[in-house]
Amino acid sequence: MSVVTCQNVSKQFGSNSVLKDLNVTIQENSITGLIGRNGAGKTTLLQMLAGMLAPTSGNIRVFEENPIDNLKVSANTIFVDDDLVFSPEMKLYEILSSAEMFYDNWDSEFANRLIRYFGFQTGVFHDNLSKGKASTFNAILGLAARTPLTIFDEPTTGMDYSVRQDFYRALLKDYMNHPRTIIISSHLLNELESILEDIMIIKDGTCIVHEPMEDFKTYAIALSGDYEKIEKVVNESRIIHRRFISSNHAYVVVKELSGSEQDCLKQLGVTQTSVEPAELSMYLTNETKGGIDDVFKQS
Ligand SMILES: Nc1ncnc2c1ncn2[C@@H]1O[C@H](COP(=O)(O)OP(=O)(O)OP(=O)(O)O)[C@@H](O)[C@H]1O
Repeated sequence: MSVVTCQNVSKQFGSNSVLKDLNVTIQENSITGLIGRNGAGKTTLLQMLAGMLAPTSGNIRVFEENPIDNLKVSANTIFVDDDLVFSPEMKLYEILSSAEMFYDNWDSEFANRLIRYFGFQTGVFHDNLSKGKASTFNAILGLAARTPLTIFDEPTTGMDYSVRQDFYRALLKDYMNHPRTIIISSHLLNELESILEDIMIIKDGTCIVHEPMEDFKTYAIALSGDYEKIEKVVNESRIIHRRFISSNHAYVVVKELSGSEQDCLKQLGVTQTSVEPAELSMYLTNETKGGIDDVFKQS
Protein backbone atom coordinates (compact mmCIF):
# COMPACT_ATOMS: atom_id res chain seq x y z
CA MET A 1 0.00 0.00 0.00
CA SER A 2 1.27 3.49 -0.75
CA VAL A 3 1.46 5.90 2.19
CA VAL A 4 2.46 8.96 0.16
CA THR A 5 1.38 9.89 -3.35
CA CYS A 6 2.34 13.11 -5.14
CA GLN A 7 0.77 13.77 -8.51
CA ASN A 8 2.04 16.68 -10.59
CA VAL A 9 2.99 18.57 -7.46
CA SER A 10 4.48 22.03 -7.91
CA LYS A 11 5.44 24.59 -5.30
CA GLN A 12 6.26 28.18 -6.03
CA PHE A 13 7.36 30.90 -3.63
CA GLY A 14 6.77 34.12 -5.57
CA SER A 15 8.74 33.69 -8.78
CA ASN A 16 10.85 30.87 -7.31
CA SER A 17 9.68 27.57 -8.72
CA VAL A 18 10.95 25.14 -6.09
CA LEU A 19 9.21 21.91 -7.11
CA LYS A 20 7.99 21.27 -10.63
CA ASP A 21 5.46 18.63 -11.54
CA LEU A 22 6.70 16.08 -9.04
CA ASN A 23 5.29 12.56 -9.24
CA VAL A 24 6.32 10.19 -6.47
CA THR A 25 4.85 7.33 -4.51
CA ILE A 26 6.24 5.97 -1.24
CA GLN A 27 5.23 2.52 -0.13
CA GLU A 28 4.28 1.47 3.38
CA ASN A 29 7.04 0.16 5.66
CA SER A 30 10.11 1.41 3.87
CA ILE A 31 13.01 3.74 4.65
CA THR A 32 13.52 6.32 1.93
CA GLY A 33 16.45 8.71 1.80
CA LEU A 34 15.62 12.09 0.27
CA ILE A 35 18.83 13.54 -1.10
CA GLY A 36 19.38 16.97 -2.61
CA ARG A 37 21.70 19.95 -2.39
CA ASN A 38 21.03 23.08 -0.36
CA GLY A 39 17.85 24.70 -1.59
CA ALA A 40 16.78 21.70 -3.68
CA GLY A 41 13.35 21.68 -2.04
CA LYS A 42 13.68 18.79 0.45
CA THR A 43 12.18 20.66 3.41
CA THR A 44 9.45 22.11 1.19
CA LEU A 45 8.44 18.64 0.01
CA LEU A 46 8.55 17.12 3.50
CA GLN A 47 6.54 19.99 4.98
CA MET A 48 3.91 19.47 2.30
CA LEU A 49 3.71 15.76 3.17
CA ALA A 50 3.26 16.64 6.84
CA GLY A 51 0.43 19.04 5.94
CA MET A 52 2.40 22.11 7.04
CA LEU A 53 2.40 23.66 3.56
CA ALA A 54 0.02 23.44 0.62
CA PRO A 55 1.28 22.79 -2.91
CA THR A 56 0.76 25.54 -5.48
CA SER A 57 -0.73 22.91 -7.79
CA GLY A 58 -1.05 19.16 -7.97
CA ASN A 59 -2.34 16.56 -5.63
CA ILE A 60 -0.79 15.16 -2.44
CA ARG A 61 -2.25 12.19 -0.60
CA VAL A 62 -0.93 10.85 2.70
CA PHE A 63 -2.77 7.78 4.01
CA GLU A 64 -5.01 8.45 0.99
CA GLU A 65 -6.09 11.85 2.36
CA ASN A 66 -5.20 15.49 1.80
CA PRO A 67 -2.70 16.17 4.63
CA ILE A 68 -3.66 19.83 5.16
CA ASP A 69 -5.59 20.35 8.45
CA ASN A 70 -6.08 16.62 8.66
CA LEU A 71 -6.32 15.04 12.13
CA LYS A 72 -5.73 11.51 10.85
CA VAL A 73 -2.51 12.60 9.13
CA SER A 74 -1.24 14.63 12.09
CA ALA A 75 -1.93 11.82 14.57
CA ASN A 76 -0.09 9.33 12.37
CA THR A 77 2.83 11.50 11.28
CA ILE A 78 5.75 13.06 13.07
CA PHE A 79 7.93 15.68 11.42
CA VAL A 80 11.33 16.01 13.06
CA ASP A 81 13.92 18.62 12.22
CA ASP A 82 16.54 20.48 14.22
CA ASP A 83 14.16 23.37 14.44
CA LEU A 84 11.22 21.90 16.37
CA VAL A 85 9.66 24.73 18.29
CA PHE A 86 8.38 24.12 21.79
CA SER A 87 6.97 26.60 24.21
CA PRO A 88 9.92 28.20 26.09
CA GLU A 89 8.23 27.21 29.37
CA MET A 90 8.38 23.51 28.55
CA LYS A 91 10.92 21.24 30.20
CA LEU A 92 11.99 18.02 28.55
CA TYR A 93 9.87 15.78 30.78
CA GLU A 94 6.81 17.89 29.91
CA ILE A 95 7.49 17.52 26.19
CA LEU A 96 7.85 13.75 26.66
CA SER A 97 4.53 13.61 28.55
CA SER A 98 2.75 15.58 25.82
CA ALA A 99 4.18 13.27 23.15
CA GLU A 100 2.94 10.27 25.15
CA MET A 101 -0.57 11.73 25.21
CA PHE A 102 -0.57 12.62 21.52
CA TYR A 103 0.96 9.58 19.80
CA ASP A 104 -0.87 6.25 20.06
CA ASN A 105 2.25 4.15 19.52
CA TRP A 106 4.48 6.19 21.88
CA ASP A 107 6.88 3.92 23.77
CA SER A 108 7.82 5.60 27.09
CA GLU A 109 10.16 2.83 28.11
CA PHE A 110 12.12 3.17 24.85
CA ALA A 111 12.12 6.99 25.11
CA ASN A 112 13.44 6.83 28.69
CA ARG A 113 16.20 4.39 27.74
CA LEU A 114 17.31 6.72 24.94
CA ILE A 115 17.08 9.76 27.22
CA ARG A 116 19.36 8.03 29.75
CA TYR A 117 21.76 6.72 27.09
CA PHE A 118 22.25 10.19 25.60
CA GLY A 119 22.68 11.72 29.07
CA PHE A 120 19.70 14.11 29.25
CA GLN A 121 18.50 15.73 32.47
CA THR A 122 14.77 16.02 31.82
CA GLY A 123 14.30 18.97 34.18
CA VAL A 124 15.92 21.40 31.70
CA PHE A 125 14.18 23.63 29.18
CA HIS A 126 14.38 22.55 25.53
CA ASP A 127 15.38 26.11 24.69
CA ASN A 128 18.52 25.74 26.81
CA LEU A 129 19.84 22.66 24.99
CA SER A 130 22.88 23.01 22.76
CA LYS A 131 22.24 22.62 19.00
CA GLY A 132 23.47 19.01 18.90
CA LYS A 133 21.61 18.07 22.08
CA ALA A 134 18.38 19.62 20.76
CA SER A 135 18.74 17.59 17.54
CA THR A 136 19.33 14.44 19.60
CA PHE A 137 16.30 15.08 21.81
CA ASN A 138 14.12 15.75 18.74
CA ALA A 139 15.38 12.56 17.14
CA ILE A 140 14.38 10.63 20.29
CA LEU A 141 10.85 12.04 19.94
CA GLY A 142 10.82 10.87 16.31
CA LEU A 143 11.95 7.38 17.25
CA ALA A 144 9.76 6.82 20.30
CA ALA A 145 6.60 8.19 18.64
CA ARG A 146 6.69 5.22 16.22
CA THR A 147 4.20 6.98 13.97
CA PRO A 148 3.18 5.10 10.80
CA LEU A 149 4.77 7.99 8.85
CA THR A 150 7.99 9.31 10.38
CA ILE A 151 9.69 12.23 8.66
CA PHE A 152 13.21 13.27 9.65
CA ASP A 153 14.39 16.45 7.93
CA GLU A 154 18.19 16.54 8.22
CA PRO A 155 17.89 15.22 11.76
CA THR A 156 21.60 14.96 12.51
CA THR A 157 22.48 18.65 12.11
CA GLY A 158 24.77 19.57 14.97
CA MET A 159 25.14 16.02 16.30
CA ASP A 160 28.70 14.84 16.71
CA TYR A 161 29.94 11.86 14.72
CA SER A 162 29.30 9.18 17.33
CA VAL A 163 25.80 10.46 18.13
CA ARG A 164 24.98 10.42 14.41
CA GLN A 165 26.15 6.81 14.16
CA ASP A 166 24.13 5.89 17.26
CA PHE A 167 21.04 7.58 15.89
CA TYR A 168 21.16 5.75 12.55
CA ARG A 169 21.77 2.45 14.33
CA ALA A 170 18.90 3.04 16.76
CA LEU A 171 16.66 3.97 13.85
CA LEU A 172 17.46 0.80 11.95
CA LYS A 173 17.16 -1.50 14.98
CA ASP A 174 13.84 0.01 16.01
CA TYR A 175 12.53 -0.08 12.44
CA MET A 176 13.34 -3.78 12.21
CA ASN A 177 11.21 -4.45 15.30
CA HIS A 178 8.51 -1.91 14.41
CA PRO A 179 8.35 -1.38 10.64
CA ARG A 180 6.87 1.92 9.54
CA THR A 181 7.28 4.39 6.70
CA ILE A 182 10.32 6.55 7.30
CA ILE A 183 11.56 9.40 5.11
CA ILE A 184 14.87 10.95 6.04
CA SER A 185 16.46 13.85 4.21
CA SER A 186 20.12 14.71 3.93
CA HIS A 187 22.63 16.47 1.69
CA LEU A 188 24.87 13.47 1.97
CA LEU A 189 24.26 9.85 1.30
CA ASN A 190 27.37 8.33 2.89
CA GLU A 191 26.17 8.09 6.49
CA LEU A 192 22.63 7.13 5.56
CA GLU A 193 23.34 4.66 2.82
CA SER A 194 23.47 1.51 4.90
CA ILE A 195 20.00 1.98 6.41
CA LEU A 196 18.10 2.95 3.26
CA GLU A 197 15.83 0.73 1.23
CA ASP A 198 15.00 3.40 -1.34
CA ILE A 199 16.68 6.55 -2.53
CA MET A 200 15.04 9.67 -3.94
CA ILE A 201 17.18 12.47 -5.37
CA ILE A 202 15.74 15.85 -6.17
CA LYS A 203 17.44 18.41 -8.36
CA ASP A 204 16.12 21.52 -10.11
CA GLY A 205 12.68 20.89 -8.65
CA THR A 206 12.23 17.40 -10.05
CA CYS A 207 12.86 13.90 -8.87
CA ILE A 208 15.78 12.60 -10.94
CA VAL A 209 16.19 9.24 -9.16
CA HIS A 210 13.74 7.18 -7.15
CA GLU A 211 14.64 3.55 -6.85
CA PRO A 212 15.75 0.79 -4.47
CA MET A 213 19.25 1.34 -3.04
CA GLU A 214 20.27 -2.02 -4.47
CA ASP A 215 19.50 -0.80 -8.01
CA PHE A 216 21.20 2.53 -7.37
CA LYS A 217 24.47 0.70 -6.71
CA THR A 218 24.57 -0.22 -10.40
CA TYR A 219 22.97 2.98 -11.74
CA ALA A 220 26.25 4.18 -13.28
CA ILE A 221 29.73 3.06 -14.18
CA ALA A 222 33.06 4.90 -14.01
CA LEU A 223 35.41 4.95 -16.99
CA SER A 224 39.03 5.87 -16.79
CA GLY A 225 41.21 6.36 -19.83
CA ASP A 226 41.85 8.34 -23.00
CA TYR A 227 38.98 10.83 -23.33
CA GLU A 228 38.92 10.69 -27.14
CA LYS A 229 38.37 6.94 -26.97
CA ILE A 230 35.63 7.29 -24.36
CA GLU A 231 33.91 9.91 -26.51
CA LYS A 232 33.83 7.48 -29.43
CA VAL A 233 31.56 5.15 -27.45
CA VAL A 234 29.66 7.36 -25.03
CA ASN A 235 27.90 10.48 -26.17
CA GLU A 236 27.85 13.68 -24.13
CA SER A 237 24.22 13.39 -22.99
CA ARG A 238 24.96 10.24 -21.00
CA ILE A 239 27.88 11.69 -19.07
CA ILE A 240 27.06 12.40 -15.42
CA HIS A 241 30.51 13.52 -14.32
CA ARG A 242 33.80 14.23 -16.08
CA ARG A 243 37.17 15.05 -14.56
CA PHE A 244 40.48 15.32 -16.39
CA ILE A 245 43.41 13.66 -14.65
CA SER A 246 45.84 14.88 -17.33
CA SER A 247 45.31 16.60 -20.69
CA ASN A 248 43.79 13.55 -22.36
CA HIS A 249 43.23 11.10 -19.50
CA ALA A 250 39.79 11.42 -17.97
CA TYR A 251 37.60 9.93 -15.25
CA VAL A 252 34.06 9.82 -16.58
CA VAL A 253 30.90 8.57 -14.89
CA VAL A 254 28.14 7.43 -17.25
CA LYS A 255 24.68 6.00 -16.87
CA GLU A 256 24.19 2.46 -18.15
CA LEU A 257 26.40 0.83 -20.73
CA SER A 258 25.25 -1.95 -23.02
CA GLY A 259 27.26 -5.16 -23.19
CA SER A 260 28.65 -4.21 -26.60
CA GLU A 261 29.68 -0.75 -25.38
CA GLN A 262 31.48 -2.34 -22.43
CA ASP A 263 33.31 -4.74 -24.78
CA CYS A 264 34.25 -1.89 -27.09
CA LEU A 265 35.65 0.23 -24.23
CA LYS A 266 37.60 -2.75 -22.94
CA GLN A 267 39.21 -3.19 -26.35
CA LEU A 268 40.11 0.51 -26.39
CA GLY A 269 41.91 0.10 -23.04
CA VAL A 270 39.39 2.09 -21.01
CA THR A 271 39.10 0.85 -17.41
CA GLN A 272 35.59 0.29 -16.03
CA THR A 273 34.82 0.37 -12.30
CA SER A 274 31.76 0.70 -10.10
CA VAL A 275 30.82 4.02 -8.50
CA GLU A 276 30.09 4.31 -4.78
CA PRO A 277 26.48 5.48 -4.21
CA ALA A 278 27.58 8.46 -2.07
CA GLU A 279 29.99 9.60 -4.80
CA LEU A 280 27.36 9.10 -7.49
CA SER A 281 24.70 11.07 -5.60
CA MET A 282 27.16 13.95 -5.35
CA TYR A 283 27.83 13.92 -9.12
CA LEU A 284 24.11 13.66 -9.90
CA THR A 285 23.33 16.73 -7.81
CA ASN A 286 26.28 18.84 -9.00
CA GLU A 287 25.38 21.88 -11.06
CA THR A 288 27.89 21.00 -13.76
CA LYS A 289 29.46 17.79 -15.03
CA GLY A 290 32.90 18.83 -13.90
CA GLY A 291 31.88 20.02 -10.43
CA ILE A 292 34.06 22.68 -8.81
CA ASP A 293 36.84 22.04 -11.41
CA ASP A 294 34.67 23.85 -13.97
CA VAL A 295 35.13 27.08 -12.00
CA PHE A 296 38.88 26.90 -12.63
CA LYS A 297 38.59 26.30 -16.38
CA GLN A 298 40.02 29.02 -18.63
CA SER A 299 37.31 30.24 -20.99
N1 LIG B 1 8.58 30.20 3.12
C1 LIG B 1 9.34 30.43 2.08
N2 LIG B 1 9.24 31.58 1.39
C2 LIG B 1 10.01 31.81 0.31
N3 LIG B 1 10.93 30.95 -0.19
C3 LIG B 1 11.07 29.79 0.47
C4 LIG B 1 10.30 29.46 1.63
N4 LIG B 1 10.65 28.23 2.04
C5 LIG B 1 11.61 27.80 1.19
N5 LIG B 1 11.86 28.74 0.26
C6 LIG B 1 12.82 28.61 -0.86
O1 LIG B 1 12.58 27.35 -1.46
C7 LIG B 1 13.81 26.78 -1.90
C8 LIG B 1 13.92 25.38 -1.34
O2 LIG B 1 14.08 25.46 0.06
P1 LIG B 1 14.10 24.18 0.98
O3 LIG B 1 14.29 24.65 2.38
O4 LIG B 1 12.92 23.35 0.68
O5 LIG B 1 15.40 23.43 0.43
P2 LIG B 1 16.26 22.27 1.09
O6 LIG B 1 16.53 21.28 0.00
O7 LIG B 1 15.59 21.76 2.31
O8 LIG B 1 17.59 23.06 1.45
P3 LIG B 1 18.66 22.89 2.65
O9 LIG B 1 19.35 21.59 2.39
O10 LIG B 1 19.57 24.05 2.45
O11 LIG B 1 17.91 22.92 3.94
C9 LIG B 1 14.91 27.73 -1.47
O12 LIG B 1 15.25 28.52 -2.58
C10 LIG B 1 14.26 28.56 -0.39
O13 LIG B 1 14.82 29.85 -0.34
